Amino acid sequence: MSVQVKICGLTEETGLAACLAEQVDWIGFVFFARSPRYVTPARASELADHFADAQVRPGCVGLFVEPSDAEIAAAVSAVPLDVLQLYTSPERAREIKVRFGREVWLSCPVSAVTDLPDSSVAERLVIESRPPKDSGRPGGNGVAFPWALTHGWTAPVPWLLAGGLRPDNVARAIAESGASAVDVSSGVETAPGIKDPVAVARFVAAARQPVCV
Ligand SMILES: O=C(O)c1ccccc1N[C@@H]1O[C@H](COP(=O)(O)O)[C@@H](O)[C@H]1O
Repeated sequence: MSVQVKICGLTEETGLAACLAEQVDWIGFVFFARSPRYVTPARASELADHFADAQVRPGCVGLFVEPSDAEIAAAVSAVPLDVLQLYTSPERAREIKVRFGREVWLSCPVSAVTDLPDSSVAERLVIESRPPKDSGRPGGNGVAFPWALTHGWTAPVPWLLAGGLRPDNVARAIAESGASAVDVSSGVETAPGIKDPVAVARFVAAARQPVCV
């Protein structure tokens, strides 16, 4: 089965069109106001209208950082979100899952094998690098972790590899980590939130045809 791809942090039509053309598995909207990729629910709704009538459409992921219920409610009432991707504790993720009845993905920052969980309240985990100290946001920093950390890990649920992926390193990242799904934001951009259609196409092609190492 080919590796699944999520492109995160869409803010404008050209990037979205590239994702639709490449038939990516998921696109993500960032509902975290301190991100340069932040979109309001109204803007995400406008963008999602472009694939509302499509027969085959990507899964629509809303990304939240320590959200209040009100923030999530505003997003899910405006945007057809299939998945809530959360940066929060497992306890809060469980609460959100029950309250909103949506698929939940939980971010899991790692820097050592011991950080890899053996259980999960979420349907998927996003295994990613820890943010630099001065970043101001927990993801979208273009920083990778040593991919071999996850090699041979028995994951409790399906997972995505994220952090510092680019068209020129994603095949190696998949081979070294054993990931079957990948998530990228800054590695396919010309500026934060502005996806480069050529980079999106190169990333998807490389992810779906990984090399062996
Ligand atoms: O993209 C953001 O601005 C962002 C903000 C807050 C939390 C997460 C964010 N992005 C996610 O971070 C990872 C890796 O991003 P990158 O490829 O290294 O730029 C990915 O899951 C994004 O969805």
